[in-house]
Amino acid sequence: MLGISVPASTSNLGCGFDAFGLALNLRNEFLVEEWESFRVYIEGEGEHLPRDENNLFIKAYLKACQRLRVEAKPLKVVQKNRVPTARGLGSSATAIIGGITACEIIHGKSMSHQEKLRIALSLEPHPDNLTPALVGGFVISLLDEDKVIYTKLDFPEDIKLVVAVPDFELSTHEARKVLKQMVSLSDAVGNVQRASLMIASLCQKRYELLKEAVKDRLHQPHRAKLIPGFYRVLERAYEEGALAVFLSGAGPSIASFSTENFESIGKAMVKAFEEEGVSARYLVLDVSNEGTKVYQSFDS
Ligand SMILES: Nc1ncnc2c1ncn2[C@@H]1O[C@H](COP(=O)(O)OP(=O)(O)OP(=O)(O)O)[C@@H](O)[C@H]1O
Ligand SMILES: N[C@@H](CCO)C(=O)O
Repeated sequence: MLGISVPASTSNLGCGFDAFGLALNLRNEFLVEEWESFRVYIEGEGEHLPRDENNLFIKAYLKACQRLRVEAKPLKVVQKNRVPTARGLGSSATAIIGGITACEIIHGKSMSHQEKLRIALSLEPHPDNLTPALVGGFVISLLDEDKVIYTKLDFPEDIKLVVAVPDFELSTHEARKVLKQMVSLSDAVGNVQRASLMIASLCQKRYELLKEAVKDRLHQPHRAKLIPGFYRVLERAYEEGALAVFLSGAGPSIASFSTENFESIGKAMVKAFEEEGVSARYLVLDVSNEGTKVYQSFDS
């Protein structure tokens, strides 16, 4: 079978709303072969996901076939899902980029990153998880009409991400509904200043600046009310030595940057969630510099 491996991602990083994204070394694998009809088998995360053409991987595959003007060949897809769904870790981006890549390989049509992103954006209208899922690493993306302008920066190798994943789903759609369409000049300026500071602190390894840089006024204050214990989790992670703590994507997971104390930070974040009556687990992850990979799989 054809194997497609796509990384999870965390986006926003607090101050970089809809712009910053980091690919992580946690991957969904999609094993694909031509079949008589569309069939999806799911292992691991996302037991509830659709097993037919309504599965997002198949929707992305069909959308790409339509754009390429090729007749879609039905597929059997085995999803080996390691990325928790609807937790702000870019699971939907893995399915979208995976499905588009399947179309490219199955039909022998090569597409540029830009073409793939354009198709992907028709299914998820913000590029900050899609771009790192495709190209890997620390990516800054913006949308200019339907074109994604992006660049990849080196991310410090000594920083790991400790991510607390609560046991409830929050769809990006719901988490965007609580945002304000109009923001004050001082809030907008505050985020521009801090996003710039975050890039500088990461590039210059001025980690003592990250705690200030990560603060955000555009989305986290509104989303905090959807996440029991949000501020308590932040506080506990800082007490254990985290450098910066922020909502992962649209949430509900909360991620932190740190260079040490990974296990104690993770345990403290989980305990803080539990004190609010929410069970949770934590993951210690590195940034993955590799984006989507295609390989020959002998599994099924
Ligand atoms: N691995 C997957 N395979 C197929 N469909 C998926 C997968 N993961 C998510 N989806 C679909 O994407 C929809 C939207 O997911 P959503 O964007 O809310 O969450 P997410 O991608 O897990 O996290 P986020 O985008 O917040 O980082 C889900 O309802 C689900 O149908
Ligand atoms: N930037 C997006 C990430 C979710 O895909 C948001 O915060 O809504």
